[in-house]
Amino acid sequence: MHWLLLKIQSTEQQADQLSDALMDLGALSVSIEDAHADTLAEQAIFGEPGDPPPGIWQQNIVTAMLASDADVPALLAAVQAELQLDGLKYQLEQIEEQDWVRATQAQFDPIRVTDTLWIVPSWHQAPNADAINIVLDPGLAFGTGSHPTTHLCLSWLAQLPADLVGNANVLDYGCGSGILAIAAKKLGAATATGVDIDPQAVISSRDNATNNQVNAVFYDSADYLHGQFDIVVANILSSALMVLAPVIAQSCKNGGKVALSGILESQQTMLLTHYAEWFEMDAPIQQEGWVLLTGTKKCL
Ligand SMILES: C[S@@+](CC[C@H](N)C(=O)[O-])C[C@H]1O[C@@H](n2cnc3c(N)ncnc32)[C@H](O)[C@@H]1O
Repeated sequence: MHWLLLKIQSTEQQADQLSDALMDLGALSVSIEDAHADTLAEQAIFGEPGDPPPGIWQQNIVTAMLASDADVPALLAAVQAELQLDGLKYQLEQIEEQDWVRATQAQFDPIRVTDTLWIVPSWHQAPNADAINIVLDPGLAFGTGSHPTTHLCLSWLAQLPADLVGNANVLDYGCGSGILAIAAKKLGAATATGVDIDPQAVISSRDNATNNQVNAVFYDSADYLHGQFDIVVANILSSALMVLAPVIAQSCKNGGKVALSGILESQQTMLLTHYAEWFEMDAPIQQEGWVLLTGTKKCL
């Protein structure tokens, strides 16, 4: 029994589309690696004399796990036709059954948020033992730290003044894996609360908090929320952020901070205008086409 591991070189802009196309065409799983994180590994895979240096167009590696009988040439042709790409650079590897765990784990490296905040899969040594290390394995809920929307929230939390996050009551609205609530608590928050409409996310969040020896509470409905919070972080899609704006505003104390993520550049003006009803909004922070909007709750 074996699988095929297909690694395709991609620009950052095309990686998501490529990933979607591979899943549509029957890939068993797909992951996107930010090749900035490990340009040496990338060169080892794709580098050839005369190639442009990494970082110019070799931005991402999209890795797909395929069934052993997958028709790879047909799949590549279909991907190229769908995305109107020419000459994809790829590498194909056969993975034996006993290598499955290793192959999957090899796709997830520690993620540096700041020098002092890292997300570390449980099978890795922490690169900086003195840092705040959140132990998190990819699971059923969104939020490993690799996605720009999560990364933006984590960086923002990590860079808040210590006297602001310290002793704050933090709400993670749309907690997924619980990563933001766990980070907030590890950064010194007095309390961390998460809420998610997906019951599996709540289970994952509780498990992850336990694994990190963090005391945080997670609910599957906002109905359980009482009182107001000093900091509200919500990494949900912009359509949900639009609908939830009054609830998010109501959950935040006057003078409290909000961080909104999951927003594309093209959507930021709509969100900024809407949230300006309740918050003094800051300049947007951008990463890879995604935008983080932050603000301070007005005393209305
Ligand atoms: C993009 S994930 C974010 C997970 C994590 N907070 C992070 O930053 O990586 C969005 C999460 O919001 C949840 N969600 C979507 N709509 C929601 C709603 N109306 N109320 C609460 N949670 C919601 C989803 O189930 C999902 O787990």
